[in-house]
Amino acid sequence: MPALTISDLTKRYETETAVEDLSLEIETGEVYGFLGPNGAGKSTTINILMDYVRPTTGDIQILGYDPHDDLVDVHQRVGILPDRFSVYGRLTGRQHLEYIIDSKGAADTPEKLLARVGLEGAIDQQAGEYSRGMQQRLALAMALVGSPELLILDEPFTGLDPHGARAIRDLVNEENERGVTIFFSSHVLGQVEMICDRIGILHDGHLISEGRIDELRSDAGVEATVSFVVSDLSKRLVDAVDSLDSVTGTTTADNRIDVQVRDDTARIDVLATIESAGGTVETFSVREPSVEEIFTAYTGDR
Ligand SMILES: Nc1ncnc2c1ncn2[C@@H]1O[C@H](COP(=O)(O)OP(=O)(O)OP(=O)(O)O)[C@@H](O)[C@H]1O
Repeated sequence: MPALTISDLTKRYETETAVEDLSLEIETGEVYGFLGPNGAGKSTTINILMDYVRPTTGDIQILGYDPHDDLVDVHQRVGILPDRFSVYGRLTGRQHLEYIIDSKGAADTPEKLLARVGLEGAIDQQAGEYSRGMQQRLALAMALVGSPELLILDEPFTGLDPHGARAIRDLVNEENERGVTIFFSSHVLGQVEMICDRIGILHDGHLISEGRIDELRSDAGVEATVSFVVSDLSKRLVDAVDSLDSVTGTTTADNRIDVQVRDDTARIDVLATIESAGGTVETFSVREPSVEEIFTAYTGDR
């Protein structure tokens, strides 16, 4: 059974269609990154999943439950980090957790949960005094109450410094290792690549692309660059590399040639061509296109 199924989901506001005809399926144990620029419809989708907002049309199944009809079951089994989470300023971190532990009837302790997000030292401090990043960690600890089977995290990296982002990535990995499915939205693309099995790209309410990062790289037509340091780099050699079908461009600097290649096999062709044109490859390195480049390729001209 998939952990999450969204079928033909549309949400219209009076003048705005936030999400249109969205369908996606997430398998149990997957880490799925739901990417899109601001206003793409990510939060609307997540709010519908948690029944905070009603869809105009469409169906949702979360762990086999309908979030509207079986709200208690869904909230019991799912941990949610909402968008623009705000704390109760006068309550301490401990009190925030006690509240959720009580309402879920969970056996967790605030100490353990706050230690997992690195907030054990601030457990009895009022959350109003927490920094934005600390509040985000508190929210994540709240999402972990009751050992949920599915974590839904809306923009978990917002407001975090690199250390905080790292802590969230580690937590996602730990939870995933114990079999938890993770669905998270983000426009902080650098973080996504490190933790996702699959990504979906949402743009103007439409899912415009979906797949593993390596699949999206090749579909987007953004190429890897292979840099070769070559002794005896000649014009003849560069021309020979340039004329290969699998090569889309070259640039040179000193004794280095940077080659944009269409696919993995092209690297072998380039290597053979350099050697047969009289060059000796001293070193080479590969730079894969980043998630940013893929994302821009999909959303840039739309
Ligand atoms: N309550 C509402 N009433 C009217 N329009 C809304 C409402 N909520 C969202 N929208 C509109 O729906 C669209 C999608 O918004 P949504 O917040 O879901 O996007 P998002 O991808 O989460 O963006 P962000 O990262 O900025 O939160 C936007 O154009 C937004 O203005």
